[in-house]
Parts: sequence; C-alpha cells; structure tokens
Amino acid sequence: MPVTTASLGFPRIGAHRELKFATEAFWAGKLDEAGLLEKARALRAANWKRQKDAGIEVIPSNDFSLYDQVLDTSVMVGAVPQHYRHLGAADSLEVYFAMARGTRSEPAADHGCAHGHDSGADVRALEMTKWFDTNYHYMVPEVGPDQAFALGTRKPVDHFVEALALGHHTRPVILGPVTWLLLAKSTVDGFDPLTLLPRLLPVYIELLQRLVAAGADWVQVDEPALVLDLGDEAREAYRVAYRALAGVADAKLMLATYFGALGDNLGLALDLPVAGLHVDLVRAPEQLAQLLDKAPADLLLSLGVIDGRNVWKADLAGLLGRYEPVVRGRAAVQIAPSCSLLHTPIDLALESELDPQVVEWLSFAVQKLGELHVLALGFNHGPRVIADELAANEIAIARRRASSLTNNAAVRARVGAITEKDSRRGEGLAQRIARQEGILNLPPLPTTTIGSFPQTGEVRKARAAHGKGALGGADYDRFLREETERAIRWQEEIGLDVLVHGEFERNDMVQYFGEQLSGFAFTKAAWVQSYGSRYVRPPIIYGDVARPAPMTVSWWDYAQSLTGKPVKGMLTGPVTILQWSFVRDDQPRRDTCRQIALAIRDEVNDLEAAGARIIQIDEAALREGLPLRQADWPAYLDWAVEAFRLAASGVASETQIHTHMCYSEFNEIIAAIGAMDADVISIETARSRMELLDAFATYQYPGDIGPGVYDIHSPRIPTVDEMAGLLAGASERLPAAQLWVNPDCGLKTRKWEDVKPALVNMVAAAKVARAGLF
Ligand SMILES: Nc1nc2c(c(=O)[nH]1)N[C@@H](CNc1ccc(C(=O)N[C@@H](CCC(=O)N[C@@H](CCC(=O)N[C@@H](CCC(=O)O)C(=O)O)C(=O)O)C(=O)O)cc1)CN2
Ligand code: MET
Ligand SMILES: [Zn+2]
Repeated sequence: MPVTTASLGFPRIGAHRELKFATEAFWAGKLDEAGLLEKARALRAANWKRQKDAGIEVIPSNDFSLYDQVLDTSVMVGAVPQHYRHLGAADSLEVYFAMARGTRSEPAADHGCAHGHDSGADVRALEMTKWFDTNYHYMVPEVGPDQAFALGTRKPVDHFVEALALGHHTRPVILGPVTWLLLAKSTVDGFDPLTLLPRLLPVYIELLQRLVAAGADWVQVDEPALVLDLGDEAREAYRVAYRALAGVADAKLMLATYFGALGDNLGLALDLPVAGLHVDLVRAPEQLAQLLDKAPADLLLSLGVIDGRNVWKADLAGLLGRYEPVVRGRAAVQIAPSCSLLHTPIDLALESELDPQVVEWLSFAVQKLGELHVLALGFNHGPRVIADELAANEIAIARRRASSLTNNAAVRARVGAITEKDSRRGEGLAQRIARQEGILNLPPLPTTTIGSFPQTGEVRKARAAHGKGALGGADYDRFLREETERAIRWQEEIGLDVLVHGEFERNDMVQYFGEQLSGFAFTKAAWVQSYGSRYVRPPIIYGDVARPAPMTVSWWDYAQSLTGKPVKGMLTGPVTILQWSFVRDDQPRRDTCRQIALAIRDEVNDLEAAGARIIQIDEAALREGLPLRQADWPAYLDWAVEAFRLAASGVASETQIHTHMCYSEFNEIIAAIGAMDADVISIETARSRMELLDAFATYQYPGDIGPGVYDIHSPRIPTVDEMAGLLAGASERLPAAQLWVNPDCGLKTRKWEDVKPALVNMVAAAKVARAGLF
C-alpha cells in the first residue's frame, strides 16, 4: 500500500487522426511549420488532460512523436548521418523528415524521359523495420565507428516543461541507451554499435541532468530489449549503462520492460541500480513469483496488468484477487498497462456502429486507463468502493464467456477433422513447377507486381462516399471496375508478364477480409499507427471464423476477363490476418489461425475453380509473428507454416501458389520458409541489395523467387541500370531460371506518377537481364 496508477505512453495520432492530417498537409506544403507544431502541441495537451481525467496519477511526457520515437532518439543523441546534414540544421524538421521519408527532387515534367535522369539530389530514407513483434515500424538508427554523439534536441525536456505549464507534473519517457544501440545498424561491416556505449552515455547523463533541473523526479527509461535473448556484451552494456545513469543525482529511473518475460535477464534487471522496474504481466504473468522473490524491498515495482496490445476488457475481480497479496506484501506498488498504449485504438466511445454485444467486451486506450483507476481504488480502499464497477465488469466477462456469438459448431467440427494430408499438395515442387511452366508459358525472369496499385485520393473518396451512402453500390462498383480495367490495360501496354487487378476495392489487405469473414468485428475510427502517417484499423476477431461467401472471386474474374495474360488471384494469408488483427484471448492463437486458414483455403479453391492459374497468398507478417525468444520459435513456426499450407494445399499441381513477404530477415527461419512449400515467393531485398538472397542460396531454396528490385517506400524512381545490376547480383546467388522480377512490395502508398516510370524501367531492366543471362 498504497497503489498508484501509471501510463507508459498514450497514442499520439489523435482520436480523429489529427496527426496524420497535419503531417501530410505539412509535407504537401499546405500547412506551415508553425501550424504543424501548434497541432502537435494541442494533441499533447489533449492527451495529458485525457489521462488525468481518467484518474491516472503518473502521466508520461515525450511519448509524443511527429513520426517515430526511435527516430526522435537518434536525432536527440545527435546520430544524424552525414548525408542528411546539408538539408538543414540537425534539429530541423527538414532533416527529421528526410531521415523518415527520404527526399525527392521534383519529378521531371516530361514523363517520357523515364530512365536515366539525374537523381543525385535525392536522399534516401533510413531503413524502417518492425518494432519487436508489433505492426509498428521504427526508423533504424545508423551509426559508424567514427560516431560522435551530442545532445542534439531537448524534446524530453521541452515536453516536460510544456506539460508542467499546463499543470501536469509528468514522468518523461525516453528510449534507453542499450535498446537504442541494439536496434542500431552499423554503416560498416563487422562493427558492433554496442561498442559506442561509452560515447553515448554522457549524452544520456546530460539529458537526465537537464530533466532534473527542469523539475522532473521520475524518468521512465524503456528497455524492451531486456525481454530478448541477450549475449554477454549486451548484458555487460546494461550494467555499465545503468551504473553511469545512477550517478545522476535526483533522477529516479523507472526501467520499463515489456512484450515478454525478463526470463534469464531477470537477475540482471534486478541488479541494475534503478528505483523502479516495470514488468509485463499480461504477456508473462508467470514471472511474478520469481520477481517478488528476488526484488529488493525498496524497488518500486510497476505491474503491467492491463493489456496494452489488445482490446479486451480486463477481468477486474480476477486482477484484484491475483494482485492483492502483492500489494499487501510491498511498501508501494504501481499498476500500469503492460506496455505503451500506442498499440491500441484510442476511444471505444467513437464506435457507434459496433454490435453492442461485442462493445460490452471491449476496452480501448481511454477505457483501459479507466480500468486501472478502478483497480487502484479497489486495492487502496477495498472492493466495496468499486462494487458497481465490479458488478458490471463481471457481467460483461460472463456474457462474453457464454456468448453464442463466439461459437460456431460447424467451424469447430471442421477444424477437428483436419488431417495431415490437408496441408500437403498432391505432388512435389519440381513436378508442380514443370506442369505450371507447360501451362503458363512465361519468359525467363517473368515480370510481375505484388498486388496493389496506388490508392489515390479519388479511390479513397469514392469508397468513403460509398460508405456514407452518397455513392450507390452500382456506381461504386462501376468506378472500381474502371480503375481495374485501366490498370490491366496499362500493365499490358508496358509488357508485364503476370498481371494483378490492383486491389482498388480494398481499404486494407487485412481489414478487407475481416469485413467479409464471420467472427470478425470491424471499427469506424479505431486507428493504430503502423508507421509515420500510415495507420491501420485492425479488425477484431471475437468468435469462430468462417467465410460465408467468396470474397475476391468476382474482382479477379472481371480483371481476367479483360486480358489474355494471367492475372494473379490475390489473398492475404492466415498468419498475416491473425497477426494484424486484435485476436480473441480465450483460445490459443494457433486455433484461431487454423480457422482463418480454412476460410482462406475455401477462397483459394474458389479462385481456382473460377479459372485462376496463379494465386498469391501474402504472408507479410509471418516473420513479425516470430516469438521474441528463440526457444519459442519452433512451436510458432510449426503452426504458422501449417496454417499457410492448409490455405494453399487444396489446389491442383497445375495451379501456381505464390506468397509474398516483406520486412523479413529470413536467414534464421529459411527452413520454415521452405517448408511453406509455395511455388513462388516474392520478398523485399532492394534495400539490403540482395544480401537476403544468400540465405536462399545457402539453403538451396527449391522454389522460384522474386527478389524485390526496388524500394517502394520511397517515391524515388529506380533506374534501369540499377535494377539490371540487382538482377545480375541475384543471378550470382541463385540460378537465373528460378528468378522473377518484381518490386519489394505493393504500390498502394505510391502515386501513379512514381509507379509508372518505375515499372517501365523494371520491365526494361528485366529485358537487359534476360539478354545477358539467357
Ligand atoms: N494492416 C496492415 N498492416 C501493414 C501493411 C498493410 O498494408 N496493412 N503494410 C505494411 C506497412 N504498413 C502500412 C500500414 C498502413 C498503410 C496505409 O496505407 N494506411 C492508410 C489507410 C488505409 C485504409 O484503411 N484506408 C481506408 C480509409 C481511408 C480514409 O482515410 N478515408 C477517409 C476518407 C477518404 C478521403 O476523403 O480521402 C476517411 O475515412 O476519413 C480506405 O481506403 O477505405 C492510411 O493511413 O492512410 C500502408 C502501409 C505492414 N503492415
Ligand atoms: C504488406 S504486403 C502487401 C501485399 C499486397 N498484395 C499489396 O500489394 O499491397
Ligand atoms: Zn509487402
């Protein structure tokens, strides 16, 4: 006693996506810098107030970011690579957004000149990759052996002061030095960023001193890397780092870990000279006993008891019961969400159209803070003072458990009847490829794209109008057909070999399917940041999953009717649908994934029956779903691969199954990728200059491979030469007969004016490579 409530971070995008609209307007030159900063300030003020109003005692600052908190940290410690520095002051928005997005010289007015023009003024963006096992992406810090650090920006101090002026004494959040270094990438082969720690620490010390001088007492230092498998160097880095930071007088550190168990790093974490330790007890409740056993009595424990990664209402009575002895046994305890609420939607109150039965089971960021407040009242004053809240909560939990909505007997029977042969194609890969070649008659190095074409303002407007009832179903359909037809005609014109319909009818590659599957709820406003100004509305899987009717067949059918070239059927795979949805927590993820796999299998089979000869099943999130600890990999990969195979194995040998993955470091899981047994896989490789292919070569990957030849995250137009060069590089690593030619990923975030010259160049590069190799 007593128990205090804390928030580790609140979503910064705004309940109505204010941050997206402000940053995009700024980039488009429609909002000036002062305007952008004012919007950002208003969002912070609103967030602090919201959290205070929810009854939270420890409110964070510096959880706000205009783009990404890892990028903020890089700029803060002065790690701005040389090639951005000419763009402006190191702490300017020009440099900041150039690191985030790259720059592009104005596109040449004459689109006829598609290749070869000087792109010397363009600066590439930093690499972007997944934040642990989430669908949030951070900008990878870049450092080298000559790296110098200096306090470049004072955002944590500025925001602390800003909050103070509004009456909030906040706890600033900073990304810890060891996690930051572990996430960093060296610009020089063989150099370990961790060795830069001694040079980095003075910057952190200065920052802490400035925070203290500004009036801060507690500082939250995020070190999620403490839940990973760590080598001896990293462990030693933790000891060195926190010994140094402990020397800053009057700064009390709350060391925050999340996304998993401390596991074998528990002793290390408890040895660090910090005043508080936050642990994730949602992902890893089992670590509590050991923690209580070993934690020094004066360590302030912050218990992450409310799920920061999912949307379900907490079982309040259960939590009170479980943590009562902890609270009684220690001098002081803090309760908090398991991690920053960045990964949850903001406010359930905005969902006016969700099934009220399902709404009763849910809790978004604002509601989660409310739950924390109620729990603290219960701990501090006894359950009687929260009797009403407990009663309502118990009813909701019980109704969810008993609901017929979550249960579909036919689905359960079907999953129960799955046999081993359901996840096996009729013949081996070599025979299948031979049969497919006979039918498809493709040239060597066939060219294709990953699926989506630009989601233009027009497409989104039409969909929004359709959603509001302002554009009738028939008109919306006609509009989408016209877009599709134009895309097909254009692909034929530029000479692509395998076409796509363009995905114009899809709002998102997961939400689109969620909306058509039963067992899924989808939201109106429940946006979550994926990267920068790009957000997603993950569907909510609350019940058994089934596919009442075909989801994509008519779009494929229409597109194929327009052309003699093969059009790929285009689906999102079961693991990716699972990974990018909010998943029910009342059964193992594996079980839910198998249900989705059967639904996708039905769609695959229907596409084949309609005549599709090539069907792509995207598994962009397969790698991201990998558990954070290596010991847990085999079990996950087993069921993830099985789910893909279940989806893909209902078709004849003649039907070619493609899969696509991006953001993937495949080296360690290449055997599992092989075990998926896809006929063709397209992967992201352009940014790593084909290095990724080494894994496929070493493993002697038997299927065809389409290594991405250009980075679709940047508006920069790749030249014929550079792509032909990449293909030559690919052919040094793998037999050319196995190679396809495609971009890194889908093109929906690009503009047609970027896509057109890029793909024209890509087709030309394939011709150059064919001439050289065949
Ligand atoms: N779920 C998911 N995760 C993923 C990816 C992905 O494609 N999907 N790709 C990788 C990268 N992540 C990405 C995440 C989001 C977006 C993206 O483009 N998001 C769009 C929203 C997509 C969407 O849901 N669009 C809807 C709603 C669009 C919208 O904002 N409509 C306006 C109205 C339209 C207008 O007047 O402009 C509104 O509702 O107010 C639609 O098209 O129907 C955005 O933030 O802008 C891209 C990549 C990894 N993770
Ligand atoms: C993030 S993977 C994207 C795959 C999808 N077919 C697309 O092209 O958009
Ligand atoms: Zn992709």
